[in-house]
Amino acid sequence: MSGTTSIEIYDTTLRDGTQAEDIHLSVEDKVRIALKLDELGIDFIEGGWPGSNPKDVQFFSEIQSYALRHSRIAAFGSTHSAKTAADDDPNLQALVNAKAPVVTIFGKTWDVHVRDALRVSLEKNLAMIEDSLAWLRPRVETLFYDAEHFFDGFKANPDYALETLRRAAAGGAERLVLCDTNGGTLPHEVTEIVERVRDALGPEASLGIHAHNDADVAVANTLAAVRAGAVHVQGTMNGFGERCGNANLCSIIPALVLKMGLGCTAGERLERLTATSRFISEIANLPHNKYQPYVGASAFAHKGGIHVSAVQRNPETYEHVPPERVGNVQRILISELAGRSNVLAKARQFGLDIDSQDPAVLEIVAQLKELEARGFQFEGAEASFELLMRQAMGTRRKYFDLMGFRVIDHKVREDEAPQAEATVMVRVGGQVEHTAAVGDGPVNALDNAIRKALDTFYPQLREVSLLDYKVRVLPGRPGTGAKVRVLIESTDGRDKWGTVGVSHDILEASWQALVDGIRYKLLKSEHKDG
Ligand SMILES: CC(=O)SCCNC(=O)CCNC(=O)[C@H](O)C(C)(C)COP(=O)(O)OP(=O)(O)OC[C@H]1O[C@@H](n2cnc3c(N)ncnc32)[C@H](O)[C@@H]1OP(=O)(O)O
Ligand SMILES: CC(=O)C(=O)O
Repeated sequence: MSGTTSIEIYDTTLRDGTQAEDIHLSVEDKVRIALKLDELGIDFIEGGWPGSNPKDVQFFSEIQSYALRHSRIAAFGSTHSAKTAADDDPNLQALVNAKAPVVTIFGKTWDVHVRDALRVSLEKNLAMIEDSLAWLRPRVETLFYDAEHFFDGFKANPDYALETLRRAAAGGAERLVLCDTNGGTLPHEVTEIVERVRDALGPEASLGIHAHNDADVAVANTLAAVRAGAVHVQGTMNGFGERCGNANLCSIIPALVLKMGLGCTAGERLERLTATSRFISEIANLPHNKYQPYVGASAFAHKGGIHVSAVQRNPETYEHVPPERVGNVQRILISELAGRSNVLAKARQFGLDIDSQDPAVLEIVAQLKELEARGFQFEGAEASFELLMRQAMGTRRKYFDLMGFRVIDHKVREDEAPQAEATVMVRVGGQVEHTAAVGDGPVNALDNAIRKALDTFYPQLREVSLLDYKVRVLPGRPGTGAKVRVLIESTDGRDKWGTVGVSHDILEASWQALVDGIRYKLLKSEHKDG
């Protein structure tokens, strides 16, 4: 295979991706995703099934008003119904009405499906495939055929499976896309079957692959098919799709380009991959999978001290590709598995000037391990870790001292919500401030009271709001006597930062995390002003 071989990338996030549980996209969502995929350089974007629902019809209508730079939109559907001729089939008519430059239809390969799902004869199915494509051929610019269940069909009856492809080609299909619809085929089987198809159909057959991930090998199957001669790859962003999902284009595209020496337009804009992947999760309203290869937040996150030491000397030691090639970044994590290298890397990230031989480095490592053993966790609480580092280095300001707090949760009737009130006493410089505040629950009351107490001294705290508050019960003592870890995410509208607190008392744990959040903001303001 030459280094310049180009592979067509066909994205079906908007069609097969929406067949995933929990994924629902509005027309506006679909348009926004299509525009992003176009920016990435995806060759074909399958927008939906116009014969299925009005929303998909509307998508095909709306997308016509956008001038896409590179991508071509594909409409998806099936061969005509067994009960109608192609000429009278509303599904085929809807595909033409969609006015998409590309139409892809799927047909049955597996005799089990022909018998039990379609309930027609094998010959009738062949006629449905050829007639549907032949009917569409003069009416659309580009025509592809998805051979549903191709691998299962081939294993059961290779001659019949091959005949379905011949009839699709006779009908005018430009690509014959071999689908592993049930996702149970393994890579060595894909290699063998694609090679046999190529031998049987000859070099003029242009083959594609569409793999599902039920055996967790959809990406491997796709790459195996490409090695065996497929030139067209179907998949979805983030692997979204029916059941366990589709082949993940976020892994396939970099593998083709960075590892197999192949070309594709999206490969020329690979540095957009991570942002596109995260954007699509956001629009789908799903958390982005941090463990996703190439594009996940953890894909280049180093935790073990040995790893961190080595990647700083040479990133290749623990990174299979440079993260920036796919628009991702290297991250160094802080945990009980850290060594001096993690601490020094974090110091650089925080802009702290600390020498590798400074005894404070070892003190920080020791404190980190001790605190993690007590239940603290700093991976999501880097602001607390920066404060800890500054304390060890002797450069931390406290800004205020707590003289005490008291929280009252007052419930007077069984059918009424309790009322929470907190009082806080703090000293700022020589001044003592004593304030009270109510809140929606005791933690909120405490948060309100401390902000109120500090308001005249540090008005910049008005910019701060809490984005997230998480409580995790830690293993150890059972039941309500267990320790809890509170993680708080705060923002001032520009930056976000995480802080942590641990205690047997949920209010004390919350207090620690809240106060770290406040002190971090004050530190940030001081540095900005300074
Ligand atoms: C492998 C894949 O992912 S294919 C894509 C699957 N995606 C979807 O199904 C989502 C969109 N689907 C839909 O909106 C609906 O299923 C529709 C509009 C397509 C069809 O709806 P309905 O007519 O109510 O049928 P239903 O959903 O029960 O599907 C079964 C029908 O499809 C027919 N069918 C299935 N595959 C094919 C095919 N390749 N060619 C022709 N007909 C087919 C079956 O024979 C059956 O028809 P019958 O009841 O007349 O025997
Ligand atoms: C066409 C398709 O989505 C499949 O066979 O899985």
